[in-house]
Amino acid sequence: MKIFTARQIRECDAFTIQEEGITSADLMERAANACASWLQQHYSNHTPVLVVCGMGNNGGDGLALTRILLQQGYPARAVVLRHAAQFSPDAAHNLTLLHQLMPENIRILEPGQYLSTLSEDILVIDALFGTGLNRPLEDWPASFVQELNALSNTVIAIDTPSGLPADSLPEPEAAVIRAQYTLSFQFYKRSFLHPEAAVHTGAVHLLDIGLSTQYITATHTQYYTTGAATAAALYKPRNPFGHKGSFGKVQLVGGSYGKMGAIALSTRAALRSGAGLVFTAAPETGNTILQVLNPEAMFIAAGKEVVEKIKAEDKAVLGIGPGMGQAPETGAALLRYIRSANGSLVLDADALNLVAAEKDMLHLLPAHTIITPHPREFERLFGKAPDSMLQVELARANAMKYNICIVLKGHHTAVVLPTGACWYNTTGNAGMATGGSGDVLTGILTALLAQGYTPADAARLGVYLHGLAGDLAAAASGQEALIAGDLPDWLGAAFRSLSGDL
Ligand SMILES: NC(=O)C1=CN([C@@H]2O[C@H](COP(=O)(O)OP(=O)(O)OC[C@H]3O[C@@H](n4cnc5c(N)ncnc54)[C@H](O)[C@@H]3O)[C@@H](O)[C@H]2O)[C@@H](O)CC1
Ligand SMILES: Nc1ncnc2c1ncn2[C@@H]1O[C@H](COP(=O)(O)OP(=O)(O)O)[C@@H](O)[C@H]1O
Ligand SMILES: [K+]
Repeated sequence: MKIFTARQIRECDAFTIQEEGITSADLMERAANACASWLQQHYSNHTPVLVVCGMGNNGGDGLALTRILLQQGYPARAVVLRHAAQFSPDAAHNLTLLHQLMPENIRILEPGQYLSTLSEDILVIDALFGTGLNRPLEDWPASFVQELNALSNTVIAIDTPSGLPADSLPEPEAAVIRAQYTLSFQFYKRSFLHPEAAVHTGAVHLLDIGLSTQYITATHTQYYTTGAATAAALYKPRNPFGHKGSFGKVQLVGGSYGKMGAIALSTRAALRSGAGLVFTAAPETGNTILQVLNPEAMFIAAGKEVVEKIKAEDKAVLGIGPGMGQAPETGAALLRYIRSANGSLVLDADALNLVAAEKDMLHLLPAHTIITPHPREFERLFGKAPDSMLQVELARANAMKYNICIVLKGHHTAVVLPTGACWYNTTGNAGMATGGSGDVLTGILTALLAQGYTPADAARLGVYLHGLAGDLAAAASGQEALIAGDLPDWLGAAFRSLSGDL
């Protein structure tokens, strides 16, 4: 799904209005109805609701919502902050409609006025500012937001938490509503996908308001989310006549004293991701444990106690790094391999730390190599960024510069392609914040490459499946009890969901 900027969302609204021959007030009514339906599904009409409105169109949504909720029997009230000289035309229209219905349920606050104490059972709807915000909040609106944040009431933000920019991240001290839920119209705003904003959005729900598919299809963006539909479109069902030679050869390289488990996890994940043949290349000391853990995989001695040589089996796709350690012999072997490599490749963990120590290696990476750094590994490779969105921008610049795919891991892992396109993943949960989860991802990605997926497709699909396996595992065992070894066991169900078979 495409992610649009605030400006593009405004254009999309305007385009839809023109295309359908409706008024902007009609679209606002649709938006308010979508919010009302969501509320109806989650809160009974005995719930007292206070809708806090601004004077722009976000406030207009709030005023229309108050009217619709009143008509549905909710005890709903609106307060309006007089923060500007005049209302937007649609907000003014909706103020009039609400006034005609229930004038006593509207209160206008003048600058410097605040809400008096609020009973805790009141549901607060934040309709102060939406995507029209053009600078950080200051003065009265800012302190009003801080005051709302100090209350313990549940807050639901309409379209965006007031004060949160759509296309950048707020300063840490900025006045931004902290909501438990955000009902965003049709699209994610890019900021929602970053941890700095998540404390403000709470859980994000996208509400379809029927915006123009023609505009959406025709409008260019470099930012996307990978959800179920994207993943299903990327998935290539297995050829019924295929044999083990048709599904590719995977060779996972890594392991060292005390860290054989990492490469064993990658191996297991590759086996569970459809690879025809899987080899584990590890130090000899790992032979027994690796063979016992994954009897389906073949063992290759890559050195005595550490990885000393990296040599690809015929036509194998390599995934290098999990548990590999950073011994000088290992670094030298990696450099030799990268100099000679020309096919698809995945680099993770210690392979990335070795590259970070010898940055010239970046220039040698074969085109479209997939690297899978977590934010600290990323920093070692490419330097620090002031916030997580600018870190993604740094990833885009480097993916284009080195012609590689960067999988920047996190809650919404960003898959950054050599074109500069960035795909935020939408599966996965905090139960996966446990040692070894990344090693599993390396195995999945390498197996997909070996089966003929392009690096861009393997990265997006693999990250999605990895997160989905995590979500299924967490649904079964809870996030706390989830361990990385559970993830390969849920890959089967994750794959089945791609063909609607779950
Ligand atoms: N355009 C449309 O047709 C639709 C718009 N919708 C709603 O409209 C919203 C956008 O509305 P607007 O563009 O009117 O903008 P907003 O309602 O987000 O905010 C604009 C108002 O805030 C003021 N303002 C902006 N930055 C400020 C700041 N830092 N401090 C104080 N005041 C500030 C502006 O002067 C203006 O009065 C969306 O978020 C969405 O909720 C929806 O109704 C769907 C349809
Ligand atoms: N809070 C979270 N939400 C979603 N995914 C997560 C979360 N925490 C970790 N993950 C995922 O788990 C994996 C962790 O990888 P990594 O940091 O390399 O761990 P390790 O080196 O222990 O394997 C990544 O794919 C990451 O996206
Ligand atoms: K809002």
